[in-house]
Amino acid sequence: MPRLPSSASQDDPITRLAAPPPDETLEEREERVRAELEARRVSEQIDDQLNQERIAARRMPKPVKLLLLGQSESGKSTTLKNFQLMASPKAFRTERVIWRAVIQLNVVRSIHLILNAISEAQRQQKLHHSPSSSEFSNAPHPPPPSSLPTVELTPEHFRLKISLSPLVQVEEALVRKLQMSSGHPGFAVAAEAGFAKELAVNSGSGWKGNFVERVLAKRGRSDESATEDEEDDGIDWNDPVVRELLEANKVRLREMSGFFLDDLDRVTSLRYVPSDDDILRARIKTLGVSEHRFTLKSSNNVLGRDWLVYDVGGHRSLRAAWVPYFDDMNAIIFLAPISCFDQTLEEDEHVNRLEDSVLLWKNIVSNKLLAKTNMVLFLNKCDILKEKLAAGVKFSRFITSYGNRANNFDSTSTYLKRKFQATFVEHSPEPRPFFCHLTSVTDTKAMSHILINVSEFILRENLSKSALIP
Ligand SMILES: Nc1nc2c(ncn2[C@@H]2O[C@H](COP(=O)(O)OP(=O)(O)OP(=O)(O)O)[C@@H](O)[C@H]2O)c(=O)[nH]1
Ligand SMILES: [Mg+2]
Repeated sequence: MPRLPSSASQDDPITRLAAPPPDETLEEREERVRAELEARRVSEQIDDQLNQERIAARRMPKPVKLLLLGQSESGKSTTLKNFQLMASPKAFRTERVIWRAVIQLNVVRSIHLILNAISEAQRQQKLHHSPSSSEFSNAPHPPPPSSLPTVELTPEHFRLKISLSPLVQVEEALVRKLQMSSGHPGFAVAAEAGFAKELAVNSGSGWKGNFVERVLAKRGRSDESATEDEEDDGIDWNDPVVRELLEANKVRLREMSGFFLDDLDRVTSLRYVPSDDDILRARIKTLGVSEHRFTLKSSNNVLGRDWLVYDVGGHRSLRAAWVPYFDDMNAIIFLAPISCFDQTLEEDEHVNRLEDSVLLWKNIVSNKLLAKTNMVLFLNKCDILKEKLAAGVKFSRFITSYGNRANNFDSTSTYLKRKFQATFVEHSPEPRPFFCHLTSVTDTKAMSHILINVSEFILRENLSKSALIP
């Protein structure tokens, strides 16, 4: 067999390595060349494929970026839940088990408030009947402080207090486990009003995954060993004395976020599985900024694209963290809870909540970084506003500029819509369309229509802007 001469330069190590063996036969050479050609063909095919993918990625529409803003408890996280329910109902529902514990923690928080009200009344009663004023002094009993009602606690109330107390330990154990599960304080119990506690979550901590794996597994076991007797605590929070005590402590339990005492038997039963509505009503305060990605689809496929929704904490101390997100958003949904015209901020009891919302709206719409961002306004918690007005709470007592207009939903909501619109038109750096919805974001059915409408508005408005053109 003839041997072929090698032409490889023996000086270059790479050429030396790639060079054919010096004693290569003709057949071996043909085989080698064929293998080299095949390898080149495969490599070129891979390059082509990568190029095509790169071009396709460039043609793919960018995700729509949406920022949810508003004061604390305005309904931002609840709006996010509606988006998640719409985009992926199955995934939303697999998280029911987590919300069950959150709802039960919400119940415990309400119970804390009742216990505190009873304890405070007890303390006042003791003071009132203390030996210094009754046994060793001829002076008459001092009148009770004007803020507290002259109610008589019965043995029933003490029984109630004793039966509720163990729940406080349940709360502590659950929260401790939640904090441990995330490795860092993703969950925190925020002090509120000096005595009651609110569950809070640092959104970036991936709390749901950790919680399911490490906490509920254990809790599930302990639940199974519970008896049906333990289920029914027989809590009558509607007891007139308890209600009077709560009022004296300025606690309006029914209006508070995460109120489940009317459904106590159901939400504390062993086999309780939260409904979509329960999940929407569950309350966890947001501490950080979290990003959520999903694809929205609709029958006409107008919405078939990716969305990135950013949920932020609305507490005053957390608002500085919003700014870094301002220059890159396609739209903002701003939530103003209009039912809270008679409430003050948790962070400053001298500031009316509605007034804070109007000022915040003014700051956002006048911000130059957001001059080209589309704004959607949700005048939220309309269901609660309707209830309050129907119960006779006078809007004009708190919003004096309302004058003697009718104290009904149509009139008050129209008044507020005009007020927010006027602020928007006056303070926007550039003309923009005013897009507003009257919402109750806990109403999932109504919200699915509103969110489709809002999403289509955002896409339409942004199509003319290069950011969203494919
Ligand atoms: N009835 C009623 N409850 C609402 C509505 N919107 C929100 N809520 C409830 O109000 C509470 C607060 O809502 P969230 O969505 O947690 O508020 P947030 O704006 O995310 O608050 P932060 O995380 O503190 O900034 C939750 O318990 C909700 O279920 C509404 O329109 N009607
Ligand atoms: Mg939130």
